[in-house]
Amino acid sequence: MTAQLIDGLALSRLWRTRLTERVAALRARGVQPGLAVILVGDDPASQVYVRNKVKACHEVGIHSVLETHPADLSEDALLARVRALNTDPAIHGILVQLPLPRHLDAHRVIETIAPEKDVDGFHVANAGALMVGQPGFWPCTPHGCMKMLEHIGVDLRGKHAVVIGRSNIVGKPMALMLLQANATVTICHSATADLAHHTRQADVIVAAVGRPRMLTADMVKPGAIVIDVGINRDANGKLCGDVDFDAVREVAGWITPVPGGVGPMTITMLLANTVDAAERATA
Ligand SMILES: Nc1nc(=O)c2c([nH]1)NC[C@@H]1CN(c3ccc(C(=O)N[C@@H](CCC(=O)O)C(=O)O)cc3)C=[N+]21
Repeated sequence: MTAQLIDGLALSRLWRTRLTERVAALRARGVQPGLAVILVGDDPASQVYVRNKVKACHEVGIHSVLETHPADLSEDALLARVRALNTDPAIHGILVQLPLPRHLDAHRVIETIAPEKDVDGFHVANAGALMVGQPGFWPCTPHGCMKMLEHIGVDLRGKHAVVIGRSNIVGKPMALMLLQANATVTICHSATADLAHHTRQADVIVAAVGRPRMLTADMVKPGAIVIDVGINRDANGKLCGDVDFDAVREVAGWITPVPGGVGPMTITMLLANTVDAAERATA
């Protein structure tokens, strides 16, 4: 039996159609949602990502402002830009593209963003809100993964979910979201002894490691749901996830592809957070 595909592009199209309608409703009462994207430096991968985000905004009618700064921008200058956007009424969401050049303290920059404009959901106030189940912005990548799980109609209550990776932007918030959906959650990471022992018990596996094709077929229980957060280049320069897709799809029940899986859903959740922010700011 071959796994069914969870198509992040198709689900994104569905979501973006609905978001376009919400943007139209906002515009009908004189509000255009606005997203500011700040890019520091000239990392080519970041430039591609940022351009894709701006393009996606345009697609649903969100006004976007792309600010690019030289790699040697001072932290004070960057913080001043963030503070100016915090009080700019045309801007409802602020995203500072990561990673930042080494001389800039990403924590300090993120904590300077007004939490109600932090559409990445990285500010401690939003991380704390997720932790205690209060309303706030959820980080886009794990949020997109949850929407994919919802879409296939799986009831997570009592299911065993294994998250591989413990980053603040994916692994940790992913585990909290799965917990909130009543799954039993295990977080595995680089110091986990016998990773396969854990993954083989899992009804749901979320791989967010950043190592090409590290989740192999022997690590997956037949019928499991496999969500691949990885965006890697393999030795041949080919885009691939953290999951050995060709082999795992023969074992899993459901699987997300790379590309066309979690990536597009991440951008879609960014659009959703920006529309939410505009609705909340003007309610
Ligand atoms: N402040 C901040 N917020 C972010 O959300 C953020 C960030 N910084 N820094 C970088 C990562 C990476 N990220 C991706 C989003 C979409 C795709 C995506 O759509 N990927 C396509 C393929 C794109 C390709 O061809 O490379 C896909 O999976 O189908 C990938 C990566 C957001 N990030």
